[in-house]
Amino acid sequence: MAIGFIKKIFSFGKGAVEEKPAPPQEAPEAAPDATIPPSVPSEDLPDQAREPAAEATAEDRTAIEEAKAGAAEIAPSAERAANEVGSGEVDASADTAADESVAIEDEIAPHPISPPVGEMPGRAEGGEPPSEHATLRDEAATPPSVPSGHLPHKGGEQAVDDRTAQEETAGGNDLAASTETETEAEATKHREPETNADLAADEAVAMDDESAAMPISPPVGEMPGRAEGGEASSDRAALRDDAATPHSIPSVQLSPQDETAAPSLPKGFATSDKRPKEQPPAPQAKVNWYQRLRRGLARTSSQLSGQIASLFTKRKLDEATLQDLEDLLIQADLGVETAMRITDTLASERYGKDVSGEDVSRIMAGEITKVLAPVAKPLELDLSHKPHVILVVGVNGTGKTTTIGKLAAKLSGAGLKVMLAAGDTFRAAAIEQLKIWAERTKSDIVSSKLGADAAGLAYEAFQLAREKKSDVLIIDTAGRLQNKAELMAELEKIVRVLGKLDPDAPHTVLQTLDATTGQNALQQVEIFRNVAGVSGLIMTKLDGTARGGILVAISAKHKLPVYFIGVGEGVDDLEPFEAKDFADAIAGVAA
Ligand SMILES: Nc1nc2c(ncn2[C@@H]2O[C@H](COP(=O)(O)OP(=O)(O)OP(=O)(O)O)[C@@H](O)[C@H]2O)c(=O)[nH]1
Repeated sequence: MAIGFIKKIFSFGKGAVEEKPAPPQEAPEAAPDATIPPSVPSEDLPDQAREPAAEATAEDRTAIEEAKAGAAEIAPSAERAANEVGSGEVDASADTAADESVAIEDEIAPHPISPPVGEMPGRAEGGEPPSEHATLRDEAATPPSVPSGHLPHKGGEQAVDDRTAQEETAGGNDLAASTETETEAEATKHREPETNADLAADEAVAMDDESAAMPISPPVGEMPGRAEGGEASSDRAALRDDAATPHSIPSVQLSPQDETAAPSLPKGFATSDKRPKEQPPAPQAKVNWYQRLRRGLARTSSQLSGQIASLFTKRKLDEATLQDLEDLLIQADLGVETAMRITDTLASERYGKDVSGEDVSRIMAGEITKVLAPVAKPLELDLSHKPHVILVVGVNGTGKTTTIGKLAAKLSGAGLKVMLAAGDTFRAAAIEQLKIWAERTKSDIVSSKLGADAAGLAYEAFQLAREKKSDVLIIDTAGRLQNKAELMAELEKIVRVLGKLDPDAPHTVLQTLDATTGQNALQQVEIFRNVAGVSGLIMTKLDGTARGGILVAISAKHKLPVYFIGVGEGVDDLEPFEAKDFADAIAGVAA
């Protein structure tokens, strides 16, 4: 349980981490792929140029994801530490976790500004002329644009020249005549044939010249290989540089090929878009407690309904059929008494007549409701006691601690002052578990160390709750098998000690029953009732593969109130017990 609860708590940290906006530098990396000036023969440029860039981008993204995942894990452990050592330490570790996470992101985020001279291969003055790959990668990693007047001549310019030479060799005459003095119109004349991408790039240049503000323009001299002589840069270089800059991306998206822009067609034309539309995510159907109850009891009900249906196929109701039905009902844990009630009612209504499986289910639901209705009672709190003491008992793992948490949430949510006592001194995890519930439900908590005397702790908690004027004190106890005499004697002692402070205490003794248990639950109630004076029941895990029939048998035999049912591990998964809902679910009758 503790694990399940802890998971729930830390999803916030994770969510919070997950919600961190993606580093804005990712977009500029992708841009060059889309905007590399295309006049280089297509078989040369894209395969060589894009692949390394794409790899780098994918690696970066992976690194970012990993860093985020790491950060998400750090935060929960910090919070978990909070539960153990107090808030001061938590804050510190949480801060550390946050710092680490920031640090990780800083490391992996692409740097928005060009690295200093010397750190950028092939761009330092006098550096080795880079390969074409390296050149393209460099450009992709250089987010800021530089006005065309500041474009390079040295170092990095070498790369441009290299590529220009290659392009010319490949038969492209497009850039041969591009010089700083050539106008855009003149350049256009030389471009034959001209590609769409050229045009798009030209548009980008034109738009950028007119309106786009340069995000970052490093001063001359800070751009390796671009310092002096920038005036003499070629149009080609200007084009490519613009294309590689973030601000040129919108231009590309606004191109005629942009599928998202709605074209206005002449009269007589219509557009159609056969691409599958993105469907909005279907709303997550929330399974309510009743559906979970039905699901949990489905095994019992479908088994029963199936057997009943086959029993009553083309058969008039006679003595033998009634006997077979009674056996079926007893096997379903409903108990002899309830089984006989059902067969008697059926016989009185339908003896000698045709009977369908639905008839039997309906009568069964009615009779089970009659058995359960008297025990489906609210848990009464006598708030004249300050506190009203609730002792929670039961066999190991039946859900005591979880149920205490759920009860505390309901009570403190209603404005009552609640104190919890960690009387399960056998299990360290149980103490921690209750502390977490106390924190979560804003309840006070009294606990002692592992192995401490549970009765002594209960006594002290009662005194403390009185001093603090708590409305309700809920005492957890260690789980114990009903046949362990020594442990049952300890439980008896707890009750006795509490009675010393108030003869009526404990005012309520709640026993939790695991709905998956079956017949053994009957005996559990029998013994705990005798030893600890159980005054009411809570059946847990009715959302699992429950054998809910046993609750009917217990109710018929012990007539103890059933206050709540547990339908899950969450804080809200405790519902008041409703006889008809439960009976319908077992009989498989629609509500
Ligand atoms: N599905 C489901 N699980 C439950 C429910 N109530 C409790 N549990 C789970 O049952 C397990 C045992 O619950 P605990 O509250 O630790 O039981 P306990 O009786 O205090 O256990 P001990 O201290 O060992 O006796 C945990 O994993 C709980 O999350 C319920 O209504 N539905």
